[in-house]
Amino acid sequence: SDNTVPAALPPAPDVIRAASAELIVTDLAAARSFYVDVLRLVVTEEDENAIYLRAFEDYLHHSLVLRKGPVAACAALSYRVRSEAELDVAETYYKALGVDVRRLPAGTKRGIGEIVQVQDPLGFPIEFFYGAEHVERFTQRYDVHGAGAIARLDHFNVVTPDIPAAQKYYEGLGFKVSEDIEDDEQTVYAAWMYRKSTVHDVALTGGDGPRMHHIAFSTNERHQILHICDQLGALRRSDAIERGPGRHGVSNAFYLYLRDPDGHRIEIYTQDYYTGDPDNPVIRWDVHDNQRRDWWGTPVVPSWYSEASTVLDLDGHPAELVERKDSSEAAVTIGADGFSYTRADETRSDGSAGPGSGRSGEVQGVKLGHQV
Ligand SMILES: O=C1C=CC(S(=O)(=O)O)=CC1(O)O
Ligand SMILES: [Ca+2]
Ligand SMILES: [Fe+2]
Repeated sequence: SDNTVPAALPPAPDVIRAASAELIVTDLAAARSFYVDVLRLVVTEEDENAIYLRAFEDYLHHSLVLRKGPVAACAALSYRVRSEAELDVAETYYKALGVDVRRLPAGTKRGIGEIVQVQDPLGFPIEFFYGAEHVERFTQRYDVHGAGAIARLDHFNVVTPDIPAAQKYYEGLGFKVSEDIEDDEQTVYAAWMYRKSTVHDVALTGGDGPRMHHIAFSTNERHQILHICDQLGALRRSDAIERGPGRHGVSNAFYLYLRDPDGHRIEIYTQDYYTGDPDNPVIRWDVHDNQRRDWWGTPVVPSWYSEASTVLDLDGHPAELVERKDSSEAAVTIGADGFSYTRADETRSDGSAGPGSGRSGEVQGVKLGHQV
């Protein structure tokens, strides 16, 4: 089929928010121990092949499905649309884009109504749904929350080679950019885009893709994130902590990145900011600013840049990877941020004079990391 974007596309579906994800796990019991015993997500339903989980403020059937399978992968990223009628709009839109589009009857996925499933132009398995079974919302069930209570699913982060092209595709879906990371040669390394009024429903991370970088759940307060760290220490599972806790530059959220037993990355995230007004200002970060990914200048561990989950096509086969052609962020910042600059007006991490540094040669304002 002809994959060039036709001149006049039909209307795009009205996406409300990132709503749920489906992860293939190779050991369902080990995954259950991580997501239920440690993270205390609520089991809505489960059988020998799959577990349907939700966070405390979710009232739809689930926001995460763990499905047993031979190879760890991401099988679906699901967006909720504003009404059932938007499913026809989604089907027409994606057929016009010339990609694989399928319609799954209600109940194909437990607790969810009819689904339009696509392998989008970036190669990701995306689902659109509206209908879903309502279940008890545990917002004030403080008797079961525990100290690390996770409130809701917040966003997806996906790895894709061409950020401007991915941004254009998501703008076509009505998403807007809140922040991005670029350099003075106009290379774009990452972008954050939203439909709901927070920093993002989807983050685009430059790299070989399609791969799923992480699924993020949010807590309402920072102390819940700190409890999860302390709890993992007490369980002698500190190896599940990949990056953080810390304060993001982009999004200003307090964060923690965990790796589940299959290596899927889960972010726990809290307190980003409101983006709902039409003139919400876009924040653009310089790739050499080592406060962009961690506001305190803490280096980013190399695995955070290099590792991500395989995604499946609609037949369950690993999607073919496309190599990133633009420069890689980890490379241009000399390892993983330990040697970038902390003040824009001083010398760059590669020794070149930063804007207005007035100094050449000596590298000023660099927080010496030891990640290379
Ligand atoms: O959700 C996010 C918000 C900010 C960041 S960054 O590390 O601050 O760029 C990463 C992230 O995409 O996971
Ligand atoms: Ca660096
Ligand atoms: Fe994130």
